[in-house]
Amino acid sequence: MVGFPNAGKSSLLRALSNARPAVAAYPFTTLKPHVGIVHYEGHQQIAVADIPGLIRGAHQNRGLGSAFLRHIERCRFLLFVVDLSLSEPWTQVDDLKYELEMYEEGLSERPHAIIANKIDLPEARANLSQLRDHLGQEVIALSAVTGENLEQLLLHLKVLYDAYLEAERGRGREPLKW
Ligand SMILES: Nc1nc2c(ncn2[C@@H]2O[C@H](COP(=O)(O)OP(=O)(O)OP(=O)(O)O)[C@@H](O)[C@H]2O)c(=O)[nH]1
Ligand SMILES: [Mg+2]
Repeated sequence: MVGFPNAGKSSLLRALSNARPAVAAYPFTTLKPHVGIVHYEGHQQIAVADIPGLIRGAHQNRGLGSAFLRHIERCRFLLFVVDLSLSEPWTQVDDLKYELEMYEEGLSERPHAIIANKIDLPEARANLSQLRDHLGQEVIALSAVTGENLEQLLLHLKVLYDAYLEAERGRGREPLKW
């Protein structure tokens, strides 16, 4: 999960898994990556990493710096977590992709999903339609706090994971495991 500070990444990890990263209403609550395991039927498991918040200039070591960007390199797919309570939320996606791309060419092109968090807040609905218009791609809108629409993310995670397995097997490789 990649997002600006306060977007709700740790709240989302808590909602999806048994991991218990700290959550607070100030930026940079998370100082190191946390991994949670999402369980599916048939004993399948997907590891989800909550990465500390990125800011503009992270690739130049601003904010918490670029040290943890290397954890993103290890992820097979990315969840861009956007705070829908902020206006012009598509700028978050653009800025996050820019930071990843500046850090490592091609990183922003990894298979990914756009997660629009905080849909429970009143201003979020209007921002969601703007976000969808600007991005022109699927956006999963949910609330890490109320659990609204979490199911859609769980299903989509599995779709991303299955696509990854398929692609690896197609190349004659064994999938990477944590
Ligand atoms: N209303 C609402 N608040 C949320 C939601 N998700 C997170 N929050 C709040 O947003 C604040 C930040 O949440 P965190 O989960 O700590 O955010 P984070 O992205 O992990 O932040 P950093 O660790 O600083 O990068 C907290 O006050 C949360 O309670 C949501 O879906 N709805
Ligand atoms: Mg956090």
